[in-house]
Amino acid sequence: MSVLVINAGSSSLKIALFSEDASGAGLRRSLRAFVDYHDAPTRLCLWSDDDRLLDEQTLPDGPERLTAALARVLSECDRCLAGDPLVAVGHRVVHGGADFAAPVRIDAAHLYALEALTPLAPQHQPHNLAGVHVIEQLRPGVAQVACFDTAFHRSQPRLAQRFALPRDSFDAGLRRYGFHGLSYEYVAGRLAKLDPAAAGGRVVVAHLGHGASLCALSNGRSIATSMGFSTLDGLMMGTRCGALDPGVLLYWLQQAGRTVAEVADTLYNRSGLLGVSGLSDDMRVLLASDTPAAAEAVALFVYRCVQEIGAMVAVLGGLDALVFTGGIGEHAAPIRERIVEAVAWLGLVLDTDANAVDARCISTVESRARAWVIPTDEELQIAMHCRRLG
Ligand SMILES: Nc1ncnc2c1ncn2[C@@H]1O[C@H](COP(=O)(O)OP(=O)(O)O)[C@@H](O)[C@H]1O
Ligand SMILES: CC(=O)OP(=O)(O)O
Ligand SMILES: [Mg+2]
Repeated sequence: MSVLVINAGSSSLKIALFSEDASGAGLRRSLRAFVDYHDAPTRLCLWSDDDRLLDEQTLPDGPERLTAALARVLSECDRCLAGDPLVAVGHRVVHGGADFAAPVRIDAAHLYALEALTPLAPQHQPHNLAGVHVIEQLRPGVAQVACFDTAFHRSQPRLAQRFALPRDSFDAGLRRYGFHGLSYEYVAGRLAKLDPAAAGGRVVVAHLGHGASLCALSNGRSIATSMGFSTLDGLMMGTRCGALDPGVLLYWLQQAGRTVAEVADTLYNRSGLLGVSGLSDDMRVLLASDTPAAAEAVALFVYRCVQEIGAMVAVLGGLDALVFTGGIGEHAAPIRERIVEAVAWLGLVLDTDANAVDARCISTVESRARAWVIPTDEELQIAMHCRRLG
């Protein structure tokens, strides 16, 4: 069986084609495509299974961009599959609300329900669902599967999902949903192989990408997470503010005369690393910059991670392993170093040489708790879900 997976994140589009390995060894990635929205003009890059660059092409701006990217990817899939059918297209859908606790084969009613969640994930949900519509246009009738970022957290205790708001608000859907669940699910599975003792205990996973959140895993299950009702909560992100006193919103709206649209734009698109640095939402640019504002943005990012790791460890009752993933978590050694050093009191000792080369285990043998770098693979996790759905 072959499955095409589409992961539309807030700063990138990641696409992969998976096929069942003939030897029965599992799913094999036979094609990979990537669009980095930081680039101007925006380019689509396609790689083969052995990481050979197959094609690089400039994409048009505007709504045609996704159609152009997917049309090109589908034609490459056909070439790659050489007559074998594409069984399904799996999509990362960021918000599944209270009702979608597991992957589903998408029908019109699902699409209607998922579109209603757009205000809670405006940087993601429209792009995720646009992918479904474009595929339906290009390959009418192909099975399409939605896999949700929120689903992995539905097993959390009710208390962890509750806001201290009036009682009826929970049933009205005002709850902490949590995100990056496909990434946490994948990382939990990998950790179970790399460090089974820790994976069976108390783990904090830091998914630090353009969007960022933490997850507290107890015996592999999510029991708390830093993101909440929308993709704004918790850690400081590329362009999002993270946790914020709601009094700031009231002040802006009631006293400062800002419109709701202006406030939303500030919170989602003009805050976080970009807002504090005044320079960029990209950690690579900030780490290379010598301006005080860039340094302050990086320091605040680290500070917020450290604060929230403390909160996760508090609900876990201790820590056996800290895992870094996501673009920053996987590649930014200086950020990992600063975080691990600030939480050294949890029994973590960083192996600086291992950290400098993005090794898997970055704690020393004497370290009581372990620190890991586990590259996430949301695409593979989605493909596994599609296979399970049959
Ligand atoms: N070598 C690096 N050093 C520091 N940060 C990096 C590096 N590579 C990638 N990043 C950061 O990772 C982010 C992208 O992370 P990713 O998890 O791929 O994001 P998303 O899935 O949200 O689009 C970039 O915005 C950049 O800040
Ligand atoms: C939920 C979220 O923030 O996702 P991403 O990190 O892909 O933007
Ligand atoms: Mg992502």
